[in-house]
Amino acid sequence: MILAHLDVVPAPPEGWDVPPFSGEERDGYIYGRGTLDDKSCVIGVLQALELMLKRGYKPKRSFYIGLGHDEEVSGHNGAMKIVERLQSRGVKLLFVLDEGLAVLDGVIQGVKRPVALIGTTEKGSITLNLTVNQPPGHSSMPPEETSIGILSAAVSRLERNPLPNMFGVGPEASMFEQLAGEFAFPLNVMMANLWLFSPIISRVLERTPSSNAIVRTTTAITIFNAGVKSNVIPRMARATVNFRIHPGQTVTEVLDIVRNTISDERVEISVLNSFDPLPISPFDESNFGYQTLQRTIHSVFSAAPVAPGVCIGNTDSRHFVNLTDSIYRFSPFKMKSEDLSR
Ligand SMILES: CCCCCCCC/C=C\CCCCCCCC(=O)N[C@@H](CCC(N)=O)C(=O)O
Repeated sequence: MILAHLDVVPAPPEGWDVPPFSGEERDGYIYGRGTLDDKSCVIGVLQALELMLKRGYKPKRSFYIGLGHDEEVSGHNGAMKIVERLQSRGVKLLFVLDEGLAVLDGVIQGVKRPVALIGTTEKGSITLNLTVNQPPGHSSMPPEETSIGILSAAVSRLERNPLPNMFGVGPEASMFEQLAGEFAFPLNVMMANLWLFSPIISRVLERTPSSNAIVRTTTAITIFNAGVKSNVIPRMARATVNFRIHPGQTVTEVLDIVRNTISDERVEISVLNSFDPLPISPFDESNFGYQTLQRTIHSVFSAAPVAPGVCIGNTDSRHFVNLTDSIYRFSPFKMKSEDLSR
């Protein structure tokens, strides 16, 4: 089954190099809301299908194409309904291919050639609301601590105390082992001997946001709300924090660590949504899905070595775990490090 999604995230007018609805082509890139996530995959799948139909292609087996319309808000009415329908028909899938990792060009420090990473697992996620309620008042006679001050301190503690570096505990180590030959000396020796060098490598990886995201559960403060007027001390302050959970940890473990880090009973913690990291899909030589994908990548991106990786973002494919044990996340385009923020 091949998945992609039609919905996009909001496009506020500021922060764009070109208007978000222009679809303008500039310097080899098409600019527009959702071009990367995930219209390119939708169009790629539909164009391939059209071409194959025109050429009279007869597939050897049945396959499904699933285009969700609400991936960015968890896929409840898109991907989950598709899964329900397939389950009601008793369908089991050989493998699922969804958006995810890509051909990374210069993104992994020390690797010169572009490498194709197939996401064989996906990080978990937990989103929390942190709320502080304190007596409101007039700014002319402030108390020692306010709801905003207490909440800011809690949020700052979370940022200053990241969750532990888990490198070596999770599947990201397989990625570096498989890519060892792509690094120059002495990194190639270090990557091939992680049992000895993982303490050093893990420290290097945590220095950059994209590689830090694969070695630990990350903490991102995404929404902060309090106050309506400059001379009124508000009763309530609220922040939303999103953690992406490393495959070596669970929702429960992360929640325990967060409670200990905040360690202030005035900060009420409520869970908005959560799920554990996804199971690791097989990537051995006998796995049909992984090998098919690897062959196809080789045929399109000639020399790119292929390795399994951890998808740091979440995808609709996570809803398919009861239909197959083989879920792969790969978007067929090249990404350079400057593209990661696009
Ligand atoms: C050693 C360095 C390795 C660095 C690897 C970084 C490579 C980054 C390449 C691609 C990024 C992955 C993006 C995956 C697709 C994410 C789609 C998405 O945004 N999904 C939403 C879903 C939200 C939801 N409610 O389910 C999300 O994750 O927020």
